[in-house]
Amino acid sequence: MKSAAVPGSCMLSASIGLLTGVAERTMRKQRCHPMRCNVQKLCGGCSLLSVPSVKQAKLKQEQVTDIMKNANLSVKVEPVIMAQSAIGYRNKVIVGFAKDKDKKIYSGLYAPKSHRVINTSGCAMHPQLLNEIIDFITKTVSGMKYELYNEHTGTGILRHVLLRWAKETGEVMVVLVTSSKQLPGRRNFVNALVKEFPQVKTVIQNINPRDTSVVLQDESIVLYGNGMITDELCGLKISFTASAFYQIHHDQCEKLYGLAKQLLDLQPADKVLDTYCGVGTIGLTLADACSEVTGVEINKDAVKNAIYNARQNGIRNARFVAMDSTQFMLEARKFHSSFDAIVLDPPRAGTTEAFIEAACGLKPKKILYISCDPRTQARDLVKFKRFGYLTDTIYPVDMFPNTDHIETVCLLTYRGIKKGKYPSKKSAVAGRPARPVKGHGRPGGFSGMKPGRRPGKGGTPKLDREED
Ligand SMILES: C[S@@+](CC[C@H](N)C(=O)[O-])C[C@H]1O[C@@H](n2cnc3c(N)ncnc32)[C@H](O)[C@@H]1O
Repeated sequence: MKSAAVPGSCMLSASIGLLTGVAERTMRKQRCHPMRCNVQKLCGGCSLLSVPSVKQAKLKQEQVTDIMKNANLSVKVEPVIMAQSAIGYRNKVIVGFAKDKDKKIYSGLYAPKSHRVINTSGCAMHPQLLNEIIDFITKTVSGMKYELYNEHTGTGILRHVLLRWAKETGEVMVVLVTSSKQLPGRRNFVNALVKEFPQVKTVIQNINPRDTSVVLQDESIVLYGNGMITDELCGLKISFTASAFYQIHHDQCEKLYGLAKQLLDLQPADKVLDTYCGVGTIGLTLADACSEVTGVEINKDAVKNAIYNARQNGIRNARFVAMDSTQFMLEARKFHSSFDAIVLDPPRAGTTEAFIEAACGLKPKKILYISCDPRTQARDLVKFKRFGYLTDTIYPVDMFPNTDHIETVCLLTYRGIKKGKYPSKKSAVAGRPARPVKGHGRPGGFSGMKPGRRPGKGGTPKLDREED
Protein backbone atom coordinates (compact mmCIF):
# COMPACT_ATOMS: atom_id res chain seq x y z
CA MET A 1 0.00 0.00 0.00
CA LYS A 2 1.47 3.36 -0.94
CA SER A 3 1.87 6.07 1.66
CA ALA A 4 -1.13 8.34 1.62
CA ALA A 5 0.76 11.32 3.00
CA VAL A 6 -0.70 14.33 1.23
CA PRO A 7 -0.11 17.89 2.40
CA GLY A 8 -3.11 19.25 4.18
CA SER A 9 -4.72 15.93 4.89
CA CYS A 10 -5.35 14.25 8.17
CA MET A 11 -3.43 11.51 9.88
CA LEU A 12 -2.34 10.31 6.52
CA SER A 13 1.30 9.94 7.24
CA ALA A 14 0.43 7.46 9.96
CA SER A 15 0.13 3.88 8.83
CA ILE A 16 -2.79 1.83 10.07
CA GLY A 17 -0.34 0.07 12.37
CA LEU A 18 0.71 3.41 13.80
CA LEU A 19 -2.89 4.39 14.37
CA THR A 20 -3.53 1.27 16.38
CA GLY A 21 -0.19 1.84 18.17
CA VAL A 22 -1.33 5.28 19.33
CA ALA A 23 -4.57 3.68 20.44
CA GLU A 24 -2.68 1.10 22.50
CA ARG A 25 -0.63 3.77 24.28
CA THR A 26 -3.72 5.87 25.01
CA MET A 27 -5.45 2.82 26.38
CA ARG A 28 -2.53 1.91 28.59
CA LYS A 29 -2.57 5.41 30.10
CA GLN A 30 -6.31 5.20 30.73
CA ARG A 31 -6.28 1.59 31.88
CA CYS A 32 -6.88 2.37 35.55
CA HIS A 33 -8.99 5.48 35.12
CA PRO A 34 -12.61 4.82 34.32
CA MET A 35 -14.56 8.05 33.77
CA ARG A 36 -17.16 9.54 36.04
CA CYS A 37 -20.29 11.51 35.17
CA ASN A 38 -22.86 12.88 37.61
CA VAL A 39 -25.81 12.10 35.36
CA GLN A 40 -24.71 8.72 34.03
CA LYS A 41 -27.22 6.66 35.99
CA LEU A 42 -30.19 8.81 35.05
CA CYS A 43 -29.27 9.07 31.40
CA GLY A 44 -27.97 5.59 30.62
CA GLY A 45 -26.45 6.77 27.35
CA CYS A 46 -22.87 5.87 28.32
CA SER A 47 -23.23 2.26 29.34
CA LEU A 48 -19.44 1.73 29.34
CA LEU A 49 -18.48 4.84 31.28
CA SER A 50 -17.27 2.92 34.29
CA VAL A 51 -15.33 0.45 32.12
CA PRO A 52 -11.63 1.31 31.67
CA SER A 53 -10.67 2.26 28.16
CA VAL A 54 -8.50 -0.81 27.56
CA LYS A 55 -11.45 -3.03 28.48
CA GLN A 56 -13.82 -1.00 26.30
CA ALA A 57 -11.46 -1.58 23.38
CA LYS A 58 -11.44 -5.32 24.00
CA LEU A 59 -15.21 -5.50 24.44
CA LYS A 60 -15.86 -3.56 21.26
CA GLN A 61 -13.42 -5.64 19.23
CA GLU A 62 -15.04 -8.84 20.56
CA GLN A 63 -18.48 -7.48 19.84
CA VAL A 64 -17.59 -6.78 16.20
CA THR A 65 -15.87 -10.18 15.88
CA ASP A 66 -18.99 -11.95 17.19
CA ILE A 67 -21.27 -10.05 14.85
CA MET A 68 -19.12 -10.95 11.83
CA LYS A 69 -18.85 -14.59 12.92
CA ASN A 70 -22.60 -14.85 13.40
CA ALA A 71 -23.04 -13.58 9.86
CA ASN A 72 -20.66 -16.34 8.66
CA LEU A 73 -18.18 -13.77 7.43
CA SER A 74 -14.59 -14.86 7.58
CA VAL A 75 -12.87 -11.57 8.39
CA LYS A 76 -10.15 -10.38 10.72
CA VAL A 77 -11.26 -7.67 13.13
CA GLU A 78 -8.39 -5.33 13.94
CA PRO A 79 -7.93 -3.75 17.40
CA VAL A 80 -10.18 -0.76 17.95
CA ILE A 81 -8.66 2.63 17.12
CA MET A 82 -9.43 4.35 20.39
CA ALA A 83 -9.87 8.05 21.15
CA GLN A 84 -7.46 10.21 23.08
CA SER A 85 -10.35 12.39 24.20
CA ALA A 86 -13.02 10.13 25.61
CA ILE A 87 -15.04 12.87 27.31
CA GLY A 88 -16.36 16.23 26.16
CA TYR A 89 -16.22 15.05 22.55
CA ARG A 90 -19.82 15.28 21.36
CA ASN A 91 -20.05 18.20 19.00
CA LYS A 92 -23.84 17.98 18.75
CA VAL A 93 -26.28 18.14 21.64
CA ILE A 94 -30.07 18.27 21.62
CA VAL A 95 -31.97 18.92 24.82
CA GLY A 96 -35.63 19.13 25.75
CA PHE A 97 -37.19 21.06 28.62
CA ALA A 98 -39.40 20.14 31.57
CA LYS A 99 -40.44 21.46 34.98
CA ASP A 100 -39.52 19.88 38.30
CA LYS A 101 -41.94 19.50 41.20
CA ASP A 102 -41.26 23.10 42.22
CA LYS A 103 -42.18 24.25 38.68
CA LYS A 104 -38.56 25.17 38.00
CA ILE A 105 -37.50 24.64 34.38
CA TYR A 106 -34.66 22.25 33.68
CA SER A 107 -33.23 20.83 30.47
CA GLY A 108 -31.73 17.57 29.38
CA LEU A 109 -31.89 14.40 27.33
CA TYR A 110 -34.74 11.92 27.33
CA ALA A 111 -34.58 9.00 29.71
CA PRO A 112 -33.91 5.73 27.83
CA LYS A 113 -36.85 4.63 25.66
CA SER A 114 -39.13 7.40 26.90
CA HIS A 115 -40.22 10.96 26.27
CA ARG A 116 -39.33 11.97 29.85
CA VAL A 117 -36.77 14.76 30.02
CA ILE A 118 -34.13 14.18 32.67
CA ASN A 119 -31.81 16.85 33.98
CA THR A 120 -28.47 16.07 32.31
CA SER A 121 -26.81 19.38 33.09
CA GLY A 122 -23.07 18.74 33.20
CA CYS A 123 -23.10 15.62 30.97
CA ALA A 124 -19.47 14.49 30.69
CA MET A 125 -19.71 13.73 26.97
CA HIS A 126 -20.71 17.31 26.14
CA PRO A 127 -17.98 19.90 25.76
CA GLN A 128 -17.87 22.17 28.81
CA LEU A 129 -18.77 25.16 26.63
CA LEU A 130 -21.95 23.52 25.37
CA ASN A 131 -22.96 22.59 28.92
CA GLU A 132 -22.50 26.24 29.94
CA ILE A 133 -24.57 27.47 26.99
CA ILE A 134 -27.34 24.98 27.77
CA ASP A 135 -27.43 26.16 31.40
CA PHE A 136 -27.56 29.79 30.26
CA ILE A 137 -30.38 29.09 27.79
CA THR A 138 -32.32 27.15 30.42
CA LYS A 139 -32.07 30.08 32.83
CA THR A 140 -33.06 32.54 30.11
CA VAL A 141 -36.03 30.41 29.06
CA SER A 142 -37.27 30.53 32.67
CA GLY A 143 -36.80 34.31 32.76
CA MET A 144 -38.67 34.78 29.45
CA LYS A 145 -41.52 32.64 30.81
CA TYR A 146 -41.75 30.62 27.59
CA GLU A 147 -44.44 27.99 27.70
CA LEU A 148 -42.86 24.58 27.21
CA TYR A 149 -44.28 22.46 24.41
CA ASN A 150 -46.55 19.67 25.59
CA GLU A 151 -46.53 16.79 23.14
CA HIS A 152 -49.80 15.35 24.49
CA THR A 153 -51.84 18.52 24.05
CA GLY A 154 -49.74 20.12 21.28
CA THR A 155 -49.68 23.40 23.25
CA GLY A 156 -46.68 25.53 24.26
CA ILE A 157 -43.85 27.07 22.27
CA LEU A 158 -40.41 25.77 23.12
CA ARG A 159 -39.66 22.19 22.05
CA HIS A 160 -35.90 21.69 21.95
CA VAL A 161 -32.54 23.38 21.71
CA LEU A 162 -29.91 21.96 19.41
CA LEU A 163 -26.28 22.99 19.74
CA ARG A 164 -23.46 22.21 17.35
CA TRP A 165 -19.82 22.87 17.97
CA ALA A 166 -16.92 23.21 15.58
CA LYS A 167 -14.09 21.90 17.73
CA GLU A 168 -11.14 23.41 15.89
CA THR A 169 -12.54 26.92 15.41
CA GLY A 170 -14.63 26.96 18.59
CA GLU A 171 -17.70 28.19 16.68
CA VAL A 172 -21.12 27.27 18.06
CA MET A 173 -24.53 27.04 16.39
CA VAL A 174 -27.69 27.35 18.48
CA VAL A 175 -31.04 26.17 17.10
CA LEU A 176 -34.21 26.98 19.02
CA VAL A 177 -36.93 24.55 17.96
CA THR A 178 -40.38 26.02 18.45
CA SER A 179 -43.88 24.86 17.65
CA SER A 180 -44.74 28.10 15.80
CA LYS A 181 -43.07 31.18 14.38
CA GLN A 182 -44.05 33.18 17.47
CA LEU A 183 -41.19 33.55 19.90
CA PRO A 184 -41.75 36.74 21.90
CA GLY A 185 -38.58 38.57 22.90
CA ARG A 186 -36.35 36.51 20.64
CA ARG A 187 -34.20 39.56 19.77
CA ASN A 188 -33.35 40.08 23.44
CA PHE A 189 -32.78 36.36 23.84
CA VAL A 190 -30.29 36.27 21.00
CA ASN A 191 -28.54 39.48 22.08
CA ALA A 192 -28.06 38.17 25.61
CA LEU A 193 -26.81 34.82 24.29
CA VAL A 194 -24.19 36.15 21.90
CA LYS A 195 -23.05 38.76 24.43
CA GLU A 196 -22.44 36.07 27.02
CA PHE A 197 -20.99 33.58 24.51
CA PRO A 198 -19.18 35.24 21.61
CA GLN A 199 -18.39 31.73 20.34
CA VAL A 200 -22.04 31.54 19.22
CA LYS A 201 -21.74 32.48 15.55
CA THR A 202 -25.25 31.71 14.42
CA VAL A 203 -28.70 31.35 16.01
CA ILE A 204 -31.56 29.73 14.13
CA GLN A 205 -35.22 29.26 14.94
CA ASN A 206 -36.57 26.03 13.50
CA ILE A 207 -40.34 25.75 13.31
CA ASN A 208 -41.70 22.32 14.14
CA PRO A 209 -45.49 22.30 14.51
CA ARG A 210 -45.78 18.58 13.77
CA ASP A 211 -46.71 15.69 16.03
CA THR A 212 -43.42 13.95 15.42
CA SER A 213 -40.34 12.69 17.21
CA VAL A 214 -38.07 14.19 14.56
CA VAL A 215 -36.51 17.30 16.07
CA LEU A 216 -35.91 19.52 13.03
CA GLN A 217 -38.38 20.37 10.29
CA ASP A 218 -37.90 22.22 7.01
CA GLU A 219 -38.81 25.79 7.99
CA SER A 220 -36.10 27.86 9.66
CA ILE A 221 -35.50 31.53 10.40
CA VAL A 222 -31.90 32.65 10.82
CA LEU A 223 -31.91 35.02 13.81
CA TYR A 224 -28.19 35.71 13.92
CA GLY A 225 -25.17 34.98 11.71
CA ASN A 226 -25.43 33.12 8.41
CA GLY A 227 -27.03 29.86 9.51
CA MET A 228 -23.84 27.81 9.40
CA ILE A 229 -20.65 27.27 11.35
CA THR A 230 -17.23 26.30 10.07
CA ASP A 231 -14.83 23.72 11.43
CA GLU A 232 -11.41 22.54 10.30
CA LEU A 233 -11.21 18.88 9.47
CA CYS A 234 -8.34 17.04 7.82
CA GLY A 235 -6.79 20.37 6.85
CA LEU A 236 -9.99 21.54 5.15
CA LYS A 237 -12.52 24.18 6.09
CA ILE A 238 -15.86 22.45 6.53
CA SER A 239 -19.08 24.43 6.98
CA PHE A 240 -22.44 22.93 7.80
CA THR A 241 -26.00 24.02 8.47
CA ALA A 242 -28.35 22.72 11.16
CA SER A 243 -29.88 19.73 9.42
CA ALA A 244 -26.72 18.43 7.76
CA PHE A 245 -24.82 15.47 9.17
CA TYR A 246 -21.36 16.04 10.62
CA GLN A 247 -19.44 13.33 12.48
CA ILE A 248 -19.85 13.59 16.26
CA HIS A 249 -16.22 13.14 17.34
CA HIS A 250 -13.87 15.49 15.48
CA ASP A 251 -10.54 13.83 16.24
CA GLN A 252 -11.78 10.30 15.66
CA CYS A 253 -13.37 11.47 12.44
CA GLU A 254 -9.94 12.60 11.22
CA LYS A 255 -8.56 9.15 12.01
CA LEU A 256 -11.52 7.51 10.29
CA TYR A 257 -11.10 9.53 7.11
CA GLY A 258 -7.33 9.04 7.15
CA LEU A 259 -7.86 5.30 7.41
CA ALA A 260 -10.44 5.39 4.60
CA LYS A 261 -7.96 7.18 2.35
CA GLN A 262 -5.22 4.75 3.15
CA LEU A 263 -7.40 1.70 2.52
CA LEU A 264 -8.61 3.09 -0.80
CA ASP A 265 -5.04 3.66 -2.00
CA LEU A 266 -6.29 5.80 -4.88
CA GLN A 267 -4.40 6.33 -8.13
CA PRO A 268 -4.24 9.79 -9.76
CA ALA A 269 -6.60 8.76 -12.60
CA ASP A 270 -9.21 7.20 -10.31
CA LYS A 271 -12.82 8.39 -10.22
CA VAL A 272 -14.52 8.16 -6.86
CA LEU A 273 -18.23 8.04 -6.03
CA ASP A 274 -18.95 9.12 -2.44
CA THR A 275 -22.48 7.98 -1.64
CA TYR A 276 -24.41 9.17 1.45
CA CYS A 277 -21.86 12.00 1.32
CA GLY A 278 -23.33 14.48 3.84
CA VAL A 279 -21.52 17.83 3.56
CA GLY A 280 -18.93 16.25 1.29
CA THR A 281 -16.28 15.57 3.91
CA ILE A 282 -15.04 12.15 2.81
CA GLY A 283 -14.99 12.96 -0.90
CA LEU A 284 -13.24 16.29 -0.32
CA THR A 285 -10.49 14.64 1.72
CA LEU A 286 -9.98 12.17 -1.17
CA ALA A 287 -10.06 14.76 -3.94
CA ASP A 288 -6.30 15.44 -3.95
CA ALA A 289 -5.52 11.77 -4.49
CA CYS A 290 -7.74 11.08 -7.52
CA SER A 291 -8.95 12.63 -10.75
CA GLU A 292 -12.53 13.35 -9.69
CA VAL A 293 -15.02 12.90 -6.90
CA THR A 294 -18.79 12.74 -7.21
CA GLY A 295 -20.79 13.02 -3.99
CA VAL A 296 -24.43 11.97 -3.71
CA GLU A 297 -26.64 12.93 -0.81
CA ILE A 298 -30.39 13.05 -0.27
CA ASN A 299 -30.43 16.08 2.03
CA LYS A 300 -30.46 19.14 -0.25
CA ASP A 301 -29.07 21.45 2.44
CA ALA A 302 -26.13 19.11 3.00
CA VAL A 303 -25.46 19.12 -0.76
CA LYS A 304 -25.43 22.93 -0.76
CA ASN A 305 -22.93 22.76 2.12
CA ALA A 306 -20.81 20.26 0.18
CA ILE A 307 -20.68 22.52 -2.88
CA TYR A 308 -19.80 25.47 -0.63
CA ASN A 309 -17.10 23.38 1.06
CA ALA A 310 -15.53 22.40 -2.25
CA ARG A 311 -15.44 26.07 -3.28
CA GLN A 312 -14.06 27.42 -0.02
CA ASN A 313 -11.22 24.90 -0.22
CA GLY A 314 -10.51 25.58 -3.88
CA ILE A 315 -11.31 21.97 -4.79
CA ARG A 316 -12.27 21.85 -8.46
CA ASN A 317 -12.52 18.14 -9.14
CA ALA A 318 -15.52 17.45 -6.88
CA ARG A 319 -19.20 17.73 -7.77
CA PHE A 320 -22.21 17.00 -5.62
CA VAL A 321 -25.67 15.79 -6.51
CA ALA A 322 -28.87 15.95 -4.43
CA MET A 323 -30.35 12.55 -5.01
CA ASP A 324 -31.02 9.12 -3.59
CA SER A 325 -27.74 7.19 -3.87
CA THR A 326 -29.27 4.10 -5.48
CA GLN A 327 -31.22 6.16 -7.98
CA PHE A 328 -28.05 8.03 -8.88
CA MET A 329 -26.13 4.83 -9.55
CA LEU A 330 -28.93 3.44 -11.72
CA GLU A 331 -28.91 6.68 -13.70
CA ALA A 332 -25.11 6.66 -13.86
CA ARG A 333 -25.22 3.22 -15.41
CA LYS A 334 -27.66 4.39 -18.06
CA PHE A 335 -25.14 7.11 -18.93
CA HIS A 336 -22.33 4.51 -19.00
CA SER A 337 -20.54 6.29 -16.19
CA SER A 338 -17.98 4.36 -14.26
CA PHE A 339 -16.19 4.73 -10.94
CA ASP A 340 -12.99 3.10 -9.77
CA ALA A 341 -14.03 3.34 -6.15
CA ILE A 342 -17.37 3.69 -4.43
CA VAL A 343 -17.57 4.88 -0.84
CA LEU A 344 -20.67 4.27 1.22
CA ASP A 345 -21.37 5.65 4.66
CA PRO A 346 -25.08 5.04 5.21
CA PRO A 347 -27.18 5.81 8.30
CA ARG A 348 -27.34 3.29 11.12
CA ALA A 349 -29.93 1.18 9.32
CA GLY A 350 -27.29 0.30 6.73
CA THR A 351 -27.92 0.19 3.04
CA THR A 352 -30.41 -1.65 0.85
CA GLU A 353 -30.35 -4.61 -1.48
CA ALA A 354 -31.11 -2.22 -4.33
CA PHE A 355 -28.13 -0.04 -3.43
CA ILE A 356 -25.81 -3.05 -3.32
CA GLU A 357 -27.00 -4.31 -6.67
CA ALA A 358 -26.68 -0.86 -8.24
CA ALA A 359 -23.19 -0.28 -6.76
CA CYS A 360 -21.88 -3.67 -7.88
CA GLY A 361 -23.53 -3.07 -11.26
CA LEU A 362 -21.15 -0.15 -11.79
CA LYS A 363 -18.27 -2.63 -11.40
CA PRO A 364 -15.95 -0.52 -9.25
CA LYS A 365 -12.53 -1.93 -8.45
CA LYS A 366 -13.02 -1.10 -4.79
CA ILE A 367 -15.87 -0.40 -2.43
CA LEU A 368 -15.18 1.24 0.92
CA TYR A 369 -17.91 0.69 3.48
CA ILE A 370 -18.05 2.90 6.61
CA SER A 371 -20.73 1.98 9.10
CA CYS A 372 -21.95 3.15 12.49
CA ASP A 373 -23.64 -0.19 13.18
CA PRO A 374 -21.64 -3.38 12.59
CA ARG A 375 -24.85 -5.44 12.67
CA THR A 376 -26.31 -3.82 9.61
CA GLN A 377 -22.87 -3.73 8.02
CA ALA A 378 -22.48 -7.50 8.50
CA ARG A 379 -25.90 -8.05 6.95
CA ASP A 380 -24.90 -5.91 3.96
CA LEU A 381 -21.47 -7.53 3.60
CA VAL A 382 -23.19 -10.90 3.13
CA LYS A 383 -25.13 -9.38 0.25
CA PHE A 384 -22.04 -7.77 -1.28
CA LYS A 385 -20.38 -11.18 -1.15
CA ARG A 386 -23.05 -12.63 -3.40
CA PHE A 387 -22.01 -10.08 -6.01
CA GLY A 388 -18.35 -11.11 -5.68
CA TYR A 389 -17.22 -8.19 -3.47
CA LEU A 390 -15.39 -9.38 -0.36
CA THR A 391 -13.42 -7.94 2.49
CA ASP A 392 -10.76 -9.58 4.66
CA THR A 393 -10.42 -7.05 7.43
CA ILE A 394 -12.69 -4.86 9.52
CA TYR A 395 -11.23 -1.79 11.24
CA PRO A 396 -13.23 -0.56 14.23
CA VAL A 397 -12.86 3.13 15.13
CA ASP A 398 -14.24 4.33 18.44
CA MET A 399 -16.32 7.32 17.39
CA PHE A 400 -18.51 7.07 20.50
CA PRO A 401 -16.25 6.48 23.53
CA ASN A 402 -17.97 5.23 26.69
CA THR A 403 -21.06 4.12 24.80
CA ASP A 404 -21.65 0.66 23.35
CA HIS A 405 -21.54 2.05 19.81
CA ILE A 406 -18.68 1.52 17.40
CA GLU A 407 -17.85 2.63 13.86
CA THR A 408 -16.37 0.09 11.44
CA VAL A 409 -14.61 0.46 8.11
CA CYS A 410 -13.69 -2.12 5.51
CA LEU A 411 -12.49 -2.29 1.93
CA LEU A 412 -14.22 -4.67 -0.46
CA THR A 413 -12.61 -5.83 -3.67
CA TYR A 414 -14.01 -7.91 -6.50
CA ARG A 415 -13.03 -11.59 -6.26
CA GLY A 416 -15.42 -13.09 -8.81
CA ILE A 417 -18.67 -15.00 -8.51
CA LYS A 418 -18.76 -18.76 -8.29
CA LYS A 419 -20.65 -20.33 -11.21
CA GLY A 420 -24.24 -21.21 -10.41
CA LYS A 421 -24.30 -18.85 -7.44
CA TYR A 422 -26.57 -15.86 -7.11
CA PRO A 423 -26.69 -13.48 -8.97
CA SER A 424 -27.50 -15.27 -12.22
CA LYS A 425 -25.46 -15.03 -15.43
CA LYS A 426 -27.87 -12.45 -16.72
CA SER A 427 -27.07 -10.23 -13.81
CA ALA A 428 -25.43 -6.97 -14.63
CA VAL A 429 -22.57 -7.59 -12.27
CA ALA A 430 -21.35 -11.02 -13.30
CA GLY A 431 -17.81 -10.98 -14.68
CA ARG A 432 -14.79 -8.93 -13.75
CA PRO A 433 -15.07 -5.21 -13.15
CA ALA A 434 -14.76 -3.37 -16.42
CA ARG A 435 -12.05 -0.86 -17.13
CA PRO A 436 -13.33 2.65 -16.49
CA VAL A 437 -15.53 3.80 -19.36
CA LYS A 438 -14.85 7.25 -20.77
CA GLY A 439 -17.50 9.91 -20.29
CA HIS A 440 -19.61 10.79 -17.32
CA GLY A 441 -23.21 11.47 -16.51
CA ARG A 442 -23.87 15.16 -16.30
CA PRO A 443 -24.76 16.55 -12.90
CA GLY A 444 -27.88 18.18 -14.31
CA GLY A 445 -29.17 14.83 -15.48
CA PHE A 446 -29.49 13.50 -11.96
CA SER A 447 -31.27 16.28 -10.14
CA GLY A 448 -34.83 16.56 -8.99
CA MET A 449 -35.11 13.87 -6.30
CA LYS A 450 -37.06 14.94 -3.26
CA PRO A 451 -35.64 14.21 0.18
CA GLY A 452 -37.70 11.22 1.26
CA ARG A 453 -37.18 11.14 5.04
CA ARG A 454 -40.41 12.11 6.75
CA PRO A 455 -40.96 9.69 9.59
CA GLY A 456 -44.39 9.40 11.09
CA LYS A 457 -45.38 10.52 14.54
CA GLY A 458 -44.64 8.80 17.83
CA GLY A 459 -41.68 6.54 18.48
CA THR A 460 -38.75 7.21 20.73
CA PRO A 461 -37.63 10.78 20.24
CA LYS A 462 -34.15 11.25 18.94
CA LEU A 463 -32.79 13.65 21.56
CA ASP A 464 -29.06 13.74 21.23
CA ARG A 465 -28.88 10.22 19.91
CA GLU A 466 -28.95 11.03 16.22
CA GLU A 467 -25.57 9.64 15.23
CA ASP A 468 -26.85 8.78 11.80
C1 LIG B 1 -23.87 8.60 8.43
S1 LIG B 1 -24.17 10.02 7.44
C2 LIG B 1 -22.64 10.12 6.58
C3 LIG B 1 -22.34 11.47 6.00
C4 LIG B 1 -20.90 11.66 5.52
N1 LIG B 1 -20.44 10.55 4.75
C5 LIG B 1 -19.96 11.99 6.65
O1 LIG B 1 -19.04 11.21 6.94
O2 LIG B 1 -20.13 13.05 7.28
C6 LIG B 1 -25.33 9.40 6.29
C7 LIG B 1 -25.81 10.41 5.28
O3 LIG B 1 -26.61 9.72 4.32
C8 LIG B 1 -27.65 10.57 3.90
N2 LIG B 1 -28.67 9.70 3.29
C9 LIG B 1 -29.61 8.95 3.92
N3 LIG B 1 -30.30 8.23 3.01
C10 LIG B 1 -29.78 8.52 1.79
C11 LIG B 1 -30.05 8.07 0.48
N4 LIG B 1 -31.02 7.18 0.23
N5 LIG B 1 -29.32 8.57 -0.53
C12 LIG B 1 -28.35 9.49 -0.31
N6 LIG B 1 -28.05 9.95 0.93
C13 LIG B 1 -28.74 9.47 1.96
C14 LIG B 1 -28.04 11.30 5.17
O4 LIG B 1 -28.74 12.49 4.89
C15 LIG B 1 -26.67 11.53 5.82
O5 LIG B 1 -26.13 12.75 5.40
